[in-house]
Amino acid sequence: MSTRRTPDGGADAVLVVIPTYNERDNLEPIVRRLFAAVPAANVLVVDDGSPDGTGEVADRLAADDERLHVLHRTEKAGLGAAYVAGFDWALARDYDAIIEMDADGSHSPEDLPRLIGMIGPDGTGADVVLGSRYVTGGRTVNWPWYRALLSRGANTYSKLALGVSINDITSGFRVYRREVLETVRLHDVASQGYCFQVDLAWRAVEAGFVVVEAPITFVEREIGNSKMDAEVVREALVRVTKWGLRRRGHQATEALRSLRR
Ligand SMILES: Nc1nc2c(ncn2[C@@H]2O[C@H](COP(=O)(O)OP(=O)(O)O[C@H]3O[C@H](CO)[C@@H](O)[C@H](O)[C@@H]3O)[C@@H](O)[C@H]2O)c(=O)[nH]1
Repeated sequence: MSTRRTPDGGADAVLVVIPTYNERDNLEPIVRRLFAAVPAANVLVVDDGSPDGTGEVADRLAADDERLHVLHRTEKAGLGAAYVAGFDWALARDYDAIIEMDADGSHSPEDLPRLIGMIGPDGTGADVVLGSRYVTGGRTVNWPWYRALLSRGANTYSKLALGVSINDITSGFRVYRREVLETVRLHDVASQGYCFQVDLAWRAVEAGFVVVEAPITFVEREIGNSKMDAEVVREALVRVTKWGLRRRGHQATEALRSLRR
């Protein structure tokens, strides 16, 4: 059981889950920045057997800092599966707020005190805080035009299909109150790629949790490569379409029922 600490933000014990696949040169700088920004946080690196030795870098850092933990998985099984494993690890311990953050520097750890503060007792009453590129004050830096287009398209499509008013539902920088992850039936989540982000945010909305967006600046990585590929896009398209059709089916059934009454 980890020690409960009180970070600068609003929630008590905080865990930042960082999934990694081939992030050897990114990991140490991001972990250092993170502990400088939120010294009381714990970090869990979930590495999928990165061939470039990211797991060994994580182990070396963990040996020097008891706030850092490492979960080694044997093979690359997707972002969604890595996060579910990390969340299971967190829920078996005493964390009140659980955070998703990329390893590559796209997300600024310096934003975390503000994001964490929003879910605390003195915060906005949010259950989930999404770091958003698409609200006033949010932006992207150095993102290739085709990634920006894909991201805008994915968000617009998800918004229309799911009927949610979230602008950046694909964001991978977010804070969950523990109760959200305990409620959303993590083990039913089949999404493996980045549509995991849409899946979880939508589950939180459907379960009645308060999901808010806070502006962030998303900075394109300088080292290494994105793991986004055609399969990630295909999976998101298929799943979001299916959820949207199911939602419309439910709406139609409800409308028919109320006509019969
Ligand atoms: N363990 C593990 N980690 C993974 C895997 N795939 C990706 N990661 C890790 O997940 C993080 C995000 O992956 P990137 O490949 O860098 O993502 P991106 O293309 O920059 O996409 C970002 O923006 C998307 C929204 O536009 C987000 O949906 C996504 O989560 C991410 O924040 C990185 O730390 C990366 O190492 C995997 O299969 N396993």
